[in-house]
Amino acid sequence: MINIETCLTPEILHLHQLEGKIAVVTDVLRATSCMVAGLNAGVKSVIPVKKVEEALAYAAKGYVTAGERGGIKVEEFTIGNSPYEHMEEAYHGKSICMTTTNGTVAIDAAKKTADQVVIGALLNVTAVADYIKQQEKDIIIICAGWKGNPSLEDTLFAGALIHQLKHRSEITDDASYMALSQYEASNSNLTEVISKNASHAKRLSGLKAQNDLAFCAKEDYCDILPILTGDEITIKK
Ligand SMILES: O=C(O)[C@H](CS(=O)(=O)O)OP(=O)(O)O
Repeated sequence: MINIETCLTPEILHLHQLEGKIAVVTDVLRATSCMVAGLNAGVKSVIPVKKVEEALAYAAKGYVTAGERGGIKVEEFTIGNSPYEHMEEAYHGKSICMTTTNGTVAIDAAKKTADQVVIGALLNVTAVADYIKQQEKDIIIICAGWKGNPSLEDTLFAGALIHQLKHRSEITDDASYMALSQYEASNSNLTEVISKNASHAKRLSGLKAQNDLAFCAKEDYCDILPILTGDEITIKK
């Protein structure tokens, strides 16, 4: 039996023990969806960093840089935080150094102690579930949330993953049960549920990025498993 727990925001990650576990980090809107979409399209690797200055140091070495602050592309960066940008042909075969408000912060927190860090999004949820089934290791789903708050879309990802694992796992905390209930109540109408209820939908609407939401809410757009090795996220072969 796999033990599953869910951390709804990195702010309370210190309450969880990550040693020996697979951490599945998700930021459906939009960081991990960008990573999954870009890698699936042909990006070679993604290097997540916490600070803009770190990304600029990579830029000075010739790397493509991506990400945002306040939802808007950092001026000096090559691209922002839309999955459509990350899929562009110009970046196929390239490594992208990325920093975002929530997603890359969550990855940074996870990598310090987790056994493995896997990148999850609704876009690749079944690939993540299949990998966890093979590994037979306890998992913690870490939701990036928004500026310390839980977010509906990341909680739905946690629920979607737990839904696929529930017959071979033990749910060990209330957050996992809440995520599963929320997902099962959504009846697979994720685009509608997120668009109507998530605070991030309003923010994306303000940024004229509603297309990003519709894309990121697609379950199983692809079947890749991005995994962090050292400082780099690549597709597990
Ligand atoms: O670009 C996004 O969707 C957000 C930006 S903000 O926190 O809403 O300003 O970043 P992410 O780290 O991908 O959640």
